[in-house]
Amino acid sequence: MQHTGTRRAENRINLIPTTLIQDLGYCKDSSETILMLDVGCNSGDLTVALYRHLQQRAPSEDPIKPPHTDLHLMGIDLDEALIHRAQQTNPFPQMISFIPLDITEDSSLQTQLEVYLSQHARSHFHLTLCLAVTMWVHLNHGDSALLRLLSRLASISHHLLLEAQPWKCYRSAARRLRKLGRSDFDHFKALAIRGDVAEHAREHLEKHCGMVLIRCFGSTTWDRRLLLFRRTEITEKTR
Ligand SMILES: C[S@@+](CC[C@H](N)C(=O)[O-])C[C@H]1O[C@@H](n2cnc3c(N)ncnc32)[C@H](O)[C@@H]1O
Repeated sequence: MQHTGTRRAENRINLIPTTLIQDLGYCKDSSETILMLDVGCNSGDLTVALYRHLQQRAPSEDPIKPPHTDLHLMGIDLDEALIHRAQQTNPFPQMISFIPLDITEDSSLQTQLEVYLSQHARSHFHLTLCLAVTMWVHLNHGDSALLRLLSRLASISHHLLLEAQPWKCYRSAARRLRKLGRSDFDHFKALAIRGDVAEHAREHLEKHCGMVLIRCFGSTTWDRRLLLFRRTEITEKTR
């Protein structure tokens, strides 16, 4: 039987075109280094599946050349056990790195990301993924942390693929904890950002972070949308 996690991964990946990297205007030359970041990569299943997905060749492409020989991906998660598992099962250790990092952290996060980017002589990731992570940061750290997270993602990326959990997931998460006899998330009741969280995120990214929504990959059977944002200005300085 197929693992639920695998089905969930496939469900979302199938919404993303295999030609995404080229569609964004990268990889005109197949040897161009492309850098991706997956925030909240968990045990890496989705990360690896997506890496494979983006390496698939479009039927019209030259069958001899691999689409992106130099696609590098860094997966981060605050859970060290999950990262350990991801490292152990990583089928492409030369191309995918899994590192334990908290995206809400300041100094160590900054340092690790800078080191990774500078190893590839870049100042930004071409594409950052933040899939099903916003709710955890929002519930654990509050409204300002959610906005800080979005600003941070925007500041390190040229493109951002965002899947924000809908409000009903917040209620289920809080209910699950209550059933376990644990107190509610510290911030749940006090959150001012509620309802259509994806729309709040879009507004923040467009008004305050120099990003613009360019595509929406529809909603999955879990009623979530994958929103693709692009930095409005890509200058020599931000390359
Ligand atoms: C629901 S899972 C999503 C996993 C994967 N991105 C996906 O969409 O299938 C959320 C992940 O975010 C991670 N996470 C939560 N808060 C985080 C933070 N502050 N920094 C890094 N990862 C975080 C959790 O450990 C968990 O692995």
